[in-house]
Amino acid sequence: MTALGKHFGAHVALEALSMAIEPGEFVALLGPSGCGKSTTLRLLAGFETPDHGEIRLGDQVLSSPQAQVPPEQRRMGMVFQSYALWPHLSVAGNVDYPLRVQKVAGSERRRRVEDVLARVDMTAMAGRYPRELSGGQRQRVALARCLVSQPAVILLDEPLANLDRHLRASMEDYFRDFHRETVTTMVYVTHDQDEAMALADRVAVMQEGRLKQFATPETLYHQPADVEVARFIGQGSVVHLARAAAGEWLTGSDAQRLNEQGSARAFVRPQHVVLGVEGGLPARVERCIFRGERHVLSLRLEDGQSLTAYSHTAQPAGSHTSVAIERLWGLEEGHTKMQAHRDRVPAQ
Ligand SMILES: Nc1ncnc2c1ncn2[C@@H]1O[C@H](COP(=O)(O)OP(=O)(O)OP(=O)(O)O)[C@@H](O)[C@H]1O
Repeated sequence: MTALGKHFGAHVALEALSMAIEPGEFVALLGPSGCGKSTTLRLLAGFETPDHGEIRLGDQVLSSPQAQVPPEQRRMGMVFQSYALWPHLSVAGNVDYPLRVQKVAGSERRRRVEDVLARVDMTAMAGRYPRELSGGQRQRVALARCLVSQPAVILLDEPLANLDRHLRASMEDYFRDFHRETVTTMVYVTHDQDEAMALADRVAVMQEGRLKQFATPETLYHQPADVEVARFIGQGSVVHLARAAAGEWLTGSDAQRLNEQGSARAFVRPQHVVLGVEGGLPARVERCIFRGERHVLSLRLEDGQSLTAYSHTAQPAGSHTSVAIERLWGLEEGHTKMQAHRDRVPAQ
């Protein structure tokens, strides 16, 4: 898609969004509520018309100011958060429905319905009705109904949002395995960064109708384009320095630069804050929250800056420690400059 724009009345939902998705790629659109993820998906599906810009699938132009290919001719299947199953049709009836609409012959329909039900492990439940299924099973039926039309691209709009945590995890595995086996191009909308990072080959981070960064989960995590992406992807703290740092190792006297507060911002992941370092920066524990495998500490440095750190042991609120920062990611400079400093980053 190129320079895609969409407004609703005075509200700009999307602003010049450009993105190239490779065939067979699993892409997640990630961002807070209202950033334009669903609008992007609906534009791809053809349910909305862009104000400007172009959508292509291979060599075919699907959307341009001159022409709009209707949704049913786009070779895209969509899976909705609400499943959108017909309550009066059985599992098999729901999956068969698009083929009936397309007037596919009876024997061919039966074969394809059986095939996709087997693929989503729902053969045994073919005769059940949606109300007799769990959320995860309904979602698999919705996926089967989408697959039966053999789409080139599958669009998924927060497909796991209505499921409990346990079921989400198993459906995540399911989607991942499904993608690995079929290598279908998938565009997956979510506001959950863990889900996006766990599933996607590349993640498009969106904010207020704009694309902030489109990169692999590893790149987003280690080399966020700016402070918003950094904050959105995993935990961490922004520290202000007198001069910009870029993926640097701050130990001993170097760390004192944190005391020379300035306008240059750098990002610190909690796992790069080392506690109890002799000669480190004095810090006070403000909060210590037990999160199962570790404690998450909110620290306050002497100059008032705050840092998040991890600890294997509980550190009582009010206690004192001294910290060193193993690694900082500079957020003020351009990416090129940051890349140039990468050889100075110690191995993780
Ligand atoms: N049909 C519409 N009419 C008016 N405004 C709309 C319409 N559809 C979306 N919007 C607005 O456009 C913006 C982007 O909406 P969109 O649904 O794409 O966001 P989203 O990132 O998918 O959010 P969520 O995660 O909450 O679904 C929002 O401010 C929304 O209110």
